[in-house]
Amino acid sequence: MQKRLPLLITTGEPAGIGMDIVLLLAAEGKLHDFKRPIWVTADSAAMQKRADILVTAGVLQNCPLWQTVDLDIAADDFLEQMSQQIMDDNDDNAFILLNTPCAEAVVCGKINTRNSAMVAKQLDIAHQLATNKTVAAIVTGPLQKSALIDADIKLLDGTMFSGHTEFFMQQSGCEKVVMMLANQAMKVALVTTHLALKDIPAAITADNVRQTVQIVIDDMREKFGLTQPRILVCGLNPHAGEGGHLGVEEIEIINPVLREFIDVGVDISEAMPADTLFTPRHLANCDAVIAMYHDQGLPVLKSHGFGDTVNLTLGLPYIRTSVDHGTALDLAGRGGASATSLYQALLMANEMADESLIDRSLA
Ligand SMILES: NC(=O)C1=CN([C@@H]2O[C@H](COP(=O)(O)OP(=O)(O)OC[C@H]3O[C@@H](n4cnc5c(N)ncnc54)[C@H](O)[C@@H]3O)[C@@H](O)[C@H]2O)C=CC1
Ligand SMILES: NCC(=O)COP(=O)(O)O
Repeated sequence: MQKRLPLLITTGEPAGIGMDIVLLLAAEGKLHDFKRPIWVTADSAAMQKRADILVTAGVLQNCPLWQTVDLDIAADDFLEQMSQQIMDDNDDNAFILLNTPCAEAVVCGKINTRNSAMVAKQLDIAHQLATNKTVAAIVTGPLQKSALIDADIKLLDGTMFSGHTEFFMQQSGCEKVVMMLANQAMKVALVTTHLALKDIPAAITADNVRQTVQIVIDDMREKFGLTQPRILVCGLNPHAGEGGHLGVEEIEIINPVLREFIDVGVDISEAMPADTLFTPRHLANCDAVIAMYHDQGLPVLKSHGFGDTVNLTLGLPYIRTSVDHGTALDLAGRGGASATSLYQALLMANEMADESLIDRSLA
């Protein structure tokens, strides 16, 4: 029987709950649900310590088992060594841990920027393994953006580190990708991602809006099987500009681009007032909403299912899903962290990988 490619989880910020939520799913046996190997990047000593803390605290009834592999991803024979080291069909192990060592010992809830290079290293590994199709998909745990910025870790183009979305976009050589968050209630895609509010109007260009809409249409077809997705688009300004009295971006930039799509038969609205777009009447007839910026769309979506939402990146050459929450430093090693978003992110990545052509034999 052919083996299915692994799903790779990056645990992200080691002081946060990334390792906790992996351990929670592992202890409940839920990492076996996907019928694929689960690979996890983390510092092996920190993972063992976190498991011990959670067992002692009674959060985990027993410590799950995993296999640690300590290899240099950059080595020419990395894949060969991996296949030699991984114990075949060993269901006792919940996951394979790819050791990504921290510079210093991890303290739950305490950011240490000397460990931020290890967080970036996890993303590098994930990008490489997804690009060469060693893994079927990347599922990212949360990282603390400010820690990477404080550690002076930059994106490929030399600008400030701002998130996984921008990191994978640049590493993949994509000009544009789209952040989408999805739950049972709605799917929301964003024209802009991690920008200060004052910088948003300048980023609402015709090209940016056009590329966003096109990527959403393409990926709704490819990743969600919707041949004619119904899309509603938020304006930038209150009341979608109130006929130009409260801003002109809708008239000058957004609507002309949307009309290009409407004219060729795409089921998409012109710019709508965001305050009434997210009402049941509109959402009932819509497959995806496009919002102009992060805090226009995401608070509405998260109020309908924080913890059950998946963040995914559209337009990448590989599958990347993520949890909807951050590092929750207050919960690391203490219990109280929910692993449902990680589970949903794994489910979505797994379904997308099942639908795609990238699966191939490991053997
Ligand atoms: N995918 C990612 O890498 C993301 C990273 N972040 C980063 O996380 C850091 C902290 O951000 P915050 O705004 O404080 O958001 P946060 O999501 O870490 O925390 C907000 C609140 O939700 C709670 N919470 C978060 N995840 C939870 C879970 N799984 N179960 C139960 N409760 C949970 C926290 O305890 C806190 O009270 C920031 O640096 C931010 O950039 C934020 C969102 C996504
Ligand atoms: N609100 C989503 C978020 O901040 C996560 O962004 P990214 O790290 O997935 O780009």
